[in-house]
Amino acid sequence: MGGNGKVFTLAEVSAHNSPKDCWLVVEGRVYDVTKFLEDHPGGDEVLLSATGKDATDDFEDVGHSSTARAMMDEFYVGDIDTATIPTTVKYTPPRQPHYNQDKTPEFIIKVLQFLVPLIILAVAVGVRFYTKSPSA
Ligand code: HEM
Repeated sequence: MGGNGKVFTLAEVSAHNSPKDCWLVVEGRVYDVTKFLEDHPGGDEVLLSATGKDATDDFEDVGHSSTARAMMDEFYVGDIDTATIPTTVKYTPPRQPHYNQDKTPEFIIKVLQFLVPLIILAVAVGVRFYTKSPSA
């Protein structure tokens, strides 16, 4: 147990991102899981990679049991100043233009893959037709 009503910024929490000092943010609360790293059934690497951000989604995605949730109290050190957490809305836009930019050339390449053989065939037939007719 702990906490004592302390409120941390994400920058403060992010400083604790090593195997010797590891803090996590889950559902608005800050947890010091340093002593739990070795015992975490999901391994220490997932916990370390969940530092420096709001790890709520990662935590929820695993579908942790009520036993796991009950254990969290032991590691609770305070709350996060939610204003310092970037919202997911801010994360989404940069990904979408990148995704679309990739799609456009892909589409053009597919059209060209279909058209180029047809053009070559048409030219070959044209040349054949042109070179054959004077000799006939
Ligand atoms: C204080 C925070 C955490 C505690 C106390 C905790 C505790 C546990 C416990 C007890 C389990 C065993 C399965 C269960 O009872 O649900 C588990 C599994 C697991 N946890 Fe956590 N966990 C925490 C945070 C996280 C975070 C932030 C992540 C993801 C980045 C994570 C990823 C996993 C994974 C991948 C498993 C393995 C699931 C499986 O093999 O089926 N955990 N955790």
